Amino acid sequence: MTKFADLNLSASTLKSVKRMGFEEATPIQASTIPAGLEGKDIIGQAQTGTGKTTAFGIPMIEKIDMKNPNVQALVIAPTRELAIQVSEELYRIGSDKRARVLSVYGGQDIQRQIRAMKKNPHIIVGTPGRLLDHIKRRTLKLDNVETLVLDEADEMLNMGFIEDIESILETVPSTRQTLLFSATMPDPIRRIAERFMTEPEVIKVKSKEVTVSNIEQYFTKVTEKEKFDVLSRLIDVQSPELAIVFGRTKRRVDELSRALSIRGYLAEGIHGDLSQARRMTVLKKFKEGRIDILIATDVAARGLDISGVTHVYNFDIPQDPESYVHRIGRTGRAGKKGMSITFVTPREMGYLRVVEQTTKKKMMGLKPPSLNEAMEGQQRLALDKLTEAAKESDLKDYSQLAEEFLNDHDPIQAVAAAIRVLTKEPDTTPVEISEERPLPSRGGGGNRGGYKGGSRSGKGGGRGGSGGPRGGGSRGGSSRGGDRRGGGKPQSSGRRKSYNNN
Ligand SMILES: Nc1ncnc2c1ncn2[C@@H]1O[C@H](COP(=O)(O)OP(=O)(O)OP(=O)(O)O)[C@@H](O)[C@H]1O
Ligand SMILES: [Mg+2]
Repeated sequence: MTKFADLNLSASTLKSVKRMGFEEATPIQASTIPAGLEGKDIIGQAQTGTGKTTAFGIPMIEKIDMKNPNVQALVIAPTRELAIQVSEELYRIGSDKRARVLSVYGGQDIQRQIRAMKKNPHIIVGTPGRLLDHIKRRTLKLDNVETLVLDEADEMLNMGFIEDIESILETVPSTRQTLLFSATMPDPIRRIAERFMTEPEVIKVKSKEVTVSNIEQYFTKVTEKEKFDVLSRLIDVQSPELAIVFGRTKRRVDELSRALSIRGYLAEGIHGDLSQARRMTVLKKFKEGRIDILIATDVAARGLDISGVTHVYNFDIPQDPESYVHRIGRTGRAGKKGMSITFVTPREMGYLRVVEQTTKKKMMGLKPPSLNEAMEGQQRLALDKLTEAAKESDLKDYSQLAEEFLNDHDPIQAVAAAIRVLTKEPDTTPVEISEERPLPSRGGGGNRGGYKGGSRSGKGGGRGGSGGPRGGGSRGGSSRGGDRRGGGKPQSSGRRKSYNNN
């Protein structure tokens, strides 16, 4: 195990890292930081949630010359949310050094960004479209850039950003150090990376599996029509602390968030057609636990680091295995435990096998819970609430009434009534979910889908950088739901039930 103190870092960086609560470097950090400090170009691949941001962030910040007021480092990220998140992490790493970090992305007032540019940031984190916009307006000069990072490079390729990235790279001195990071590294991106880089060192954290072992991976076989009821029941039984539900299309995300709200869950969705302000609000609510279910398209959730996500539900199995890896990687981060459940329609079983071939890990079968089991899950949740309340010493004001009640009632009857009142019964209000066409059927073997075309139009997310705000961001009744579902959160995973066929 490598400690940050053994990595020859400056006192200011060490201090910041310590304040962030990091002591030991993760494996990708332990190997990337020294190579990065030597100035090497690096292709870094490591599992989701293993600290790649800090792996490139530390050498980048160490290199910043505080006497030089120019932009010295540039990070390109596929989405706005990711640009913000990465800039926040870089800001924390550079806070004792007082390095100035600015994020720029589409959907935010460009004049405001131009004013911020005038304050001489050392590091810019941005989405491709908006970065190009600034370059063309000459509000961003990159001739002093010494470090360039491509985060989630494969996703930028998927989103058709590659030409934008090429144009940006043309304005950055070729003597720069280039670092490229992702959890998955499909061949096309490797080739492109190598074209832009000089003798890159490939740092791949050795592991048999592409996904981290702290995520329990399940699949459940369902028909398209059953999906929504199965999802509700799973949520009732598993009572996730925070959950992300992935849908294949923007329409799917909208319909799911509406339907979950109607059934009383605190759920909202994000995708690329919503305004930037809306996306930020939803994410903030999710991070603060004011909603506990986030419904998202693939792209909208790329790289997102939200602590406390205990469950990922793939309402629709993703077409490409890389997507799967990134989706389930929103849980089980920084060593925490997580669970993923992938819904597969009978026709899509071939895709499941392709995913398993890529991850080199078999998913376990999970029998969809019955209505009774969902009910039982909710009763247990009610009991948890009761147990929690019973621990409080401050129940004096209630004891008089309790005693009177117990004089007239059998104690078991009394407690049963309390549980019943607290139990939120599984809601079966009919909801409307349009049928999504299943993925074209395919055999178990063959090539890995998804990376043949340059762009993936129609998939959620949209281009993060270019242009102004997208869409209106209004969407019918998403947060209509009542109180926080069940209230009390499961205290341990011990009461989590699994329906394992195997
Ligand atoms: N050395 C460390 N010790 C403890 N926690 C860490 C360490 N390094 C990073 N973290 C935390 O781990 C979490 C995941 O880090 P990060 O987002 O950089 O992962 P990632 O590898 O980029 O994942 P993804 O592939 O999903 O983008 C963050 O909350 C980060 O603050
Ligand atoms: Mg990342």
